[in-house]
Amino acid sequence: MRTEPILEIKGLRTVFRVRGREIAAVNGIDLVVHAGETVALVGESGSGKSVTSLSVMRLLARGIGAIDAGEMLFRGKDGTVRDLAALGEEEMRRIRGNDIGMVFQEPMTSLNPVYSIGDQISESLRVHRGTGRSTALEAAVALLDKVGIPDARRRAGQYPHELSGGMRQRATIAMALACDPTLLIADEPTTALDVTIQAQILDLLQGLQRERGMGVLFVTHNLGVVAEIADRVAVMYAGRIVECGPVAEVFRNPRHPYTLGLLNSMPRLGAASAMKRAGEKLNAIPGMVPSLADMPAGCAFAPRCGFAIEACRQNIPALESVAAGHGSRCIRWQEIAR
Ligand SMILES: Nc1ncnc2c1ncn2[C@@H]1O[C@H](COP(=O)(O)OP(=O)(O)OP(=O)(O)O)[C@@H](O)[C@H]1O
Ligand code: NI
Repeated sequence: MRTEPILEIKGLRTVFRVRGREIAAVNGIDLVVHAGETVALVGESGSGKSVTSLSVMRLLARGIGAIDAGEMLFRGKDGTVRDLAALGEEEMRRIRGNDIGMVFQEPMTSLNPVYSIGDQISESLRVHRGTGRSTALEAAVALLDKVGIPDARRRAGQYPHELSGGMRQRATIAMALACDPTLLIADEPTTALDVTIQAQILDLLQGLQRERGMGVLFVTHNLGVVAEIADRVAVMYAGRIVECGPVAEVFRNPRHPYTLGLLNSMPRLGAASAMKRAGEKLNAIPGMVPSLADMPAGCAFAPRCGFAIEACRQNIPALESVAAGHGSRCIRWQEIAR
C-alpha cells in the first residue's frame, strides 16, 4: 500500500560558493517520502546528507549556500502542495516547526539555554496556533510526558543544562512534534548519545511516527540505524544518490559497489567494540571521498571502485531500475552481488 507523498524532491541541486568557486554539495537528487514511512539518507561524511535536509528546511547559510535547481514539493497539514524551493522566508517560517519538525544531532542547536524547557515547547504552540499561555504550557507538560521524560511537570520548569543529553534530545523531539507536523526531519539525532540511550531514542521516534503517521526523513551514517528504523534507504555519494530502494531489498541485494562496500564495512555484532578497543577504523572502503571542487569525470566512485572499467570514467551513470522501487547508478549493477 502506498500513501500520498509528503515530500517529493526532484532534481535538487544545492551549491556553495567557496573561494570564488561554485561547488555542488547536492547534485541533482530525486527523493520521495510518503506519509507514514521513514526514508533514511545514508553515506560517508561529506556526501551531502545534511545539505539535503537543510535545503528542504531552507536553512542554508545565506549568501554561501543556495538551491540552484530542482523542486521540493511538500504537502502541508492543510493538504496543499507547495514547492519549498520557491517559497519566501515568511512562508517558510510558518512551515518550520509547524508542518515540518526538525531534530538535529546536538540538542542545544534547537534549545535556547536561557528559557525553560516548558516555555520553549509551548512557544511553538503559541506562535503557530495562537494557543494561550497556560493551555500551551499544559500541552508542553503532556508532550514531555509523551516522550518519556519522568516527572514532566517539574522538568518543564527546568533549563536545558539541568537535563542529561538523552533527556535534552527527548525534549527537542517533544518540541519538534508539538504542532503535529506531517514531516519530521531528523539529522543524526542519536549520534551524540551513548548506545543504550540511542536505542531508546530510536524506539521513541519509531513509536511516535507510527502513532502519528508522519513521514520521516532520517539522516545517518550508520547502516545499523538504517536497518533498525527505515522503510526505504537512499545511499548518497558525493552529492548524488547512487542507490535507493526498500531497506530489506537493498541490504539483501545491493546493486551499487559503494553500498556493497558500506555493508561489508558494517561490523558484526560485538565486533564494533572489539575494533574500537584495538583502535581500528570501521572504514573498509579504500581511498577517500573526492573533493567536490575537483570531481573525477564519470562516476564519482570509480577511483575507489573494484568494478570500475573505462566506461565508468566517461559518463555519469544514470539511475537504472534494478527492480520495482530499487535503483542503482552503476552500469555494472547486474554483476554486483553480496
Ligand atoms: N557552509 C558550507 N560552506 C561551504 N561548503 C559547505 C558548507 N556546508 C557544506 N558544505 C559542503 O557540502 C559537503 C556536504 O556536506 P554535508 O554536511 O551535507 O555532509 P554530510 O553527508 O551531512 O556529512 P556528515 O556525515 O559529516 O554530517 C561538504 O563536504 C562541503 O564540501
Ligand atoms: Ni551531516
